[in-house]
Amino acid sequence: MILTVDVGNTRIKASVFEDNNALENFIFEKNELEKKIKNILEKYPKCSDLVAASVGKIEKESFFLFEKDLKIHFLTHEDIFPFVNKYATPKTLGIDRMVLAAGATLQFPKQNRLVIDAGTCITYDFIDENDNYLGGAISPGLRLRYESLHNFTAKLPLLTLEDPESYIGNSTAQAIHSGVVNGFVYEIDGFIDEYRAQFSNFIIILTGGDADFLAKRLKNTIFANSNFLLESLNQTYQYKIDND
Ligand SMILES: Nc1ncnc2c1ncn2[C@@H]1O[C@H](COP(=O)(O)OP(=O)(O)OP(=O)(O)O)[C@@H](O)[C@H]1O
Ligand SMILES: CC(C)(CO)[C@@H](O)C(=O)NCCC(=O)O
Ligand SMILES: [K+]
Repeated sequence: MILTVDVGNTRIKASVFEDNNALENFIFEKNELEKKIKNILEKYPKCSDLVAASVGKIEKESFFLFEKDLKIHFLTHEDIFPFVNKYATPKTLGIDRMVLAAGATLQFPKQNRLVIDAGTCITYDFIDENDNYLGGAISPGLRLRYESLHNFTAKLPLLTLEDPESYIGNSTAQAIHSGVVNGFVYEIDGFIDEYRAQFSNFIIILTGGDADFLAKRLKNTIFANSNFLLESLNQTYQYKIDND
């Protein structure tokens, strides 16, 4: 069994895999890390490896406390990935984006793939049918948009996610919900249309904390897989073991 851990910008997500099946998923805060990992390992003592990818601020030492129980591996840019990285600054490409691109490459061979991760940030990653990672985009995620409007103005309240009544918001609250939610949806539909204009065929993988919310509201029909990053982490690790 393999314990995969995704340290995001906001939260931590983990999943226990037996072969390619996720047995159980966990979401927790950064300050709960040690306690939660301990609980998971008590529940699944057959975990032989822990593989982690982190874009967040985290003490790696917290993981190495468990070194006596299982093998710990932190993915880095030095690991082996199944695509050719064409990013002009490959060393600064987020490790989460590298893992998503690896998962897309391994799960959907020989086709163009667009991965959209709607988390703290929205990231877009495109890997072509020849397994070249081309790049994509980074923009603020849903919650970040609500928070930024409040944090960087004097008058705008901090609202929680709500479906706008119309694109013509007729109050401060409705104007914010329209700007944030419609802006988010229009952005993603717009990007997908742009990729369609250039690439006749590609599959779209939608993941991240807002994936389910988003999938229902897009003009383009896409199925969400909120576990895609953890699945990809498991596959990237298998790939590393097979090819090292
Ligand atoms: N309890 C929660 N805390 C934070 N975000 C939440 C929560 N529940 C739902 N969300 C939604 O999930 C989004 C954040 O996604 P996610 O949880 O994937 O981010 P993350 O843990 O920071 O990971 P990453 O850095 O990989 O994006 C927010 O925009 C928010 O709308
Ligand atoms: C964009 C985020 C914050 C998304 O989690 C992460 O992938 C990251 O820190 N990336 C580094 C910059 C880049 O990917 O080019
Ligand atoms: K993200």
